[in-house]
Amino acid sequence: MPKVLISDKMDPLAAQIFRNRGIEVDEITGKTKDELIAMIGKYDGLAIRSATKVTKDVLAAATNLKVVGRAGIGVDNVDIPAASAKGVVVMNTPFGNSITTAEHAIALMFALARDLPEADKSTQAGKWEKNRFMGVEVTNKTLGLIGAGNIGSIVADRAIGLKMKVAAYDPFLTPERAVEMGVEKVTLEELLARADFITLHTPLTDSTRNILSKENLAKTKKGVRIVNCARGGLIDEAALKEALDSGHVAGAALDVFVTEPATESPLFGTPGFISTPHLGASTNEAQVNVAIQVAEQMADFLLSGGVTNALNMPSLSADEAPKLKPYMALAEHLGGLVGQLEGDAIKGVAIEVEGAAAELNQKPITGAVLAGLMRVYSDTVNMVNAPFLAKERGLDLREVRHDREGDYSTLVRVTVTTPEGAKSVAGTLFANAEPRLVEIFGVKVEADLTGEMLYIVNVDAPGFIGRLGSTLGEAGVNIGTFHLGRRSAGGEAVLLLSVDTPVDDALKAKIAQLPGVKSAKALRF
Ligand SMILES: NC(=O)c1ccc[n+]([C@@H]2O[C@H](COP(=O)([O-])OP(=O)(O)OC[C@H]3O[C@@H](n4cnc5c(N)ncnc54)[C@H](O)[C@@H]3O)[C@@H](O)[C@H]2O)c1
Ligand SMILES: O=C(O)[C@H](O)COP(=O)(O)O
Repeated sequence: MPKVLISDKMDPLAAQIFRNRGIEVDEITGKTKDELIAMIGKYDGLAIRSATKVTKDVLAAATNLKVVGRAGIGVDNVDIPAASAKGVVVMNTPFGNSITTAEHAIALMFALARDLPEADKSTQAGKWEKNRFMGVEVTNKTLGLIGAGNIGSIVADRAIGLKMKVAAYDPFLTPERAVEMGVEKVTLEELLARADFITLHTPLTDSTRNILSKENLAKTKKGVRIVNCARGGLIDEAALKEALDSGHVAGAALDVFVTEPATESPLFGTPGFISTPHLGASTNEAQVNVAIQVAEQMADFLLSGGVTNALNMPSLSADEAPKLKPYMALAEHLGGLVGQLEGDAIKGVAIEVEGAAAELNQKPITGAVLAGLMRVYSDTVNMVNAPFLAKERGLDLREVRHDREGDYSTLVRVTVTTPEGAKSVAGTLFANAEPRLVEIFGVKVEADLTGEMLYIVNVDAPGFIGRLGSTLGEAGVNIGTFHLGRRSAGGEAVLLLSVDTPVDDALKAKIAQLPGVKSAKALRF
């Protein structure tokens, strides 16, 4: 039974879903990095929000971990390259808290427009300072939207409902989408110059870090009010403090900070400054949404291999997963076969599908071929890290889908490019379930690829099989299955044997010396 750790505060529905689906779950929150490292080894899944930092060290200690599920959007607390290298799937719930976060941005915009926190404080202190608080309307004002993705577009929709004009800067926003959203697509310079309010909705990347830098803050309209419900680091906090102090920026509301938890900041106490402790996603509705989604997604993956919303692997629906499972076994075997036979000589891989296989999602088949192929180099290779490792090795990858139907109703072919030329193996499924090798380097065979095997290339001649059988028998190696193929009578033949015990180097050398043997290689599947 798979085991999941929920390491951040999450709606109880997440644990309930795991249990209902037969997954053991521990809810242990607030642990230090070292405590997490000490306990992570026994879990197959880790469900988190933004507090748990899934660092390289945590991943190194996570010997059983298969999936990290983020109940939320931002995954900057997960070292995704390290997770990918280790073969751990990282998934998030990209829409579950979008409305809630957009509403928080709008709430903060209103809080800034009317100085609500200060007015509340003063009133509750018994001061009744009616003349101190003079706000601004949002109607007819320009909202500068930096980032027009899921949350940004909801903010735009709400702002338009409030009769604001929305000017959006997002290099990936198409003119058609801008029209659909009812926003004006502008450059960052235009936005800075024109916006009465600015709201940020981008991830933190190299291109967005300090997008509101000292220089860009200076380009904003005097009296601008700024909201950040996206990520700390989008605004230069020291420059913001200066701009608030000088009065150039009339107000700023931050839900997110460069360092979190933000228990101290030069911004605290600055007039016009409002803060919330990363509450963007904190509503009952959003937390129920993300808890249900993350638990269902992780359970699908752990129980059936379905992949939804993964950041380091192609999607594979829970419906597709059972159909693809035998193909992935076939693909992994074909990859394993060429990997073991050609190893370092492989410079490129082409994966072709035809017949029934061509109607399926090809990405998981490709991932499985690469996993089989790269396993020659490490036992820890899987579908997540194989494409990454293949890229690192500079393998040239090609995927081809054929409409034609050949000799088999379904076929997967793997062709590797080597200095000796292209070499190809192909396999099919019997009864839609049983992987079978049907061609190896141009020779037709029909073989299972399973357990310990021996691959022999020899000259087709009478008496060879008897001599081989005797050699194996004398060494106490029992033959399980025996598959033979040849290019022509008396020409080159290939033999694939499954054996009950591994063939050691000494026995392999003995076989290689039998008359007519061109090569002998032990394989393992
Ligand atoms: N405060 C919170 O609690 C909270 C809650 C949810 C999400 N978030 C954060 O909000 C942010 C936005 O989330 P989303 O779901 O809308 O993401 P999204 O991926 O749907 O949208 C991000 C948008 O940013 C745009 N973008 C990327 N680089 C840009 C650049 N250099 N300049 C301008 N735009 C750029 C992208 O094109 C995209 O449209 C994320 O960082 C997420 O982590 C915060
Ligand atoms: O990216 C997100 O989803 C938000 O930052 C929410 O973070 P939280 O789950 O820690 O509230």
